[in-house]
Amino acid sequence: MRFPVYIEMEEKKVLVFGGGTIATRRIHTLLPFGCRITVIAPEISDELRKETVAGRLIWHERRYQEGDCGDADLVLAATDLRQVNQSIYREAKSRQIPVNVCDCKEECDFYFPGIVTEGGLVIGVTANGSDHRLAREAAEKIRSLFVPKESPGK
Ligand SMILES: C[C@@]1(CC(=O)O)C2=NC(=C\c3[nH]c(c(CCC(=O)O)c3CC(=O)O)Cc3[nH]c(c(CC(=O)O)c3CCC(=O)O)/C=C3\N/C(=C\2)[C@@H](CCC(=O)O)[C@]3(C)CC(=O)O)/[C@H]1CCC(=O)O
Ligand SMILES: NC(=O)c1ccc[n+]([C@@H]2O[C@H](COP(=O)([O-])OP(=O)(O)OC[C@H]3O[C@@H](n4cnc5c(N)ncnc54)[C@H](O)[C@@H]3O)[C@@H](O)[C@H]2O)c1
Repeated sequence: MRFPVYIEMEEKKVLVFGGGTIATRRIHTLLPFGCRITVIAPEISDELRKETVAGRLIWHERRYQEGDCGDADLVLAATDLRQVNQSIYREAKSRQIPVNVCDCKEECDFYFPGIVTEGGLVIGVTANGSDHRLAREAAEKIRSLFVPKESPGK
């Protein structure tokens, strides 16, 4: 079972490989926490292009190369290629940088939780890697608890 740890993300260097569906979802989750995000990918989603134009992240338009992990504080491997994700995993491990690998839970130093931020609370939900749908549904149920009640007379 994994233990939830709430770490300071302000000014941390987060390096994301891949700019597709999963990277986009995770970057949107991370941005409000104040970290500095760099994306390395030959292609990125339109949403990430907007964040790049707005100066909220840096994009290097190319494929992963050995040595990229450099001085990152946290690495997310989110490409759609197993071999590439595994190479990123190996490099991050050799540099002792905590790494998340989106297509292989065994290679994750940390899991990405479903996150709910409401009313001063930060709630992270995990199913310990055993049921991604359950984690998503639980996070949605928790979010629904915070939907403002309709004011009387409406
Ligand atoms: C919580 C959430 C956060 C987020 O991603 O933001 C999250 N997965 C979510 C959804 C989701 N993920 C997948 C589906 C399709 C399922 C289906 O179709 O059956 C759906 C459902 C959907 O998208 O609806 C596929 C999938 N996921 C992983 C693998 C690889 C593997 O298991 O080895 C594969 C197979 C890939 C493939 O087949 O190639 C791995 C992981 N996914 C995790 C987190 C980590 C802990 C999970 C846990 O707590 O159990 C973990 C272990 C590691 C990590 O990546 O951190 C987010 C919901 C949040 C929200 O919506 O609020
Ligand atoms: N953990 C999860 O919650 C979860 C959920 C669904 C899928 N997945 C897994 O995530 C992986 C990615 O899914 P997706 O939907 O984001 O894919 P996608 O096709 O939308 O995006 C892939 C991204 O990887 C980039 N890329 C390809 N080769 C690269 C390289 N050599 N270096 C850097 N970037 C490179 C592409 O340019 C693109 O931006 C899938 O393989 C799937 O197995 C994980």
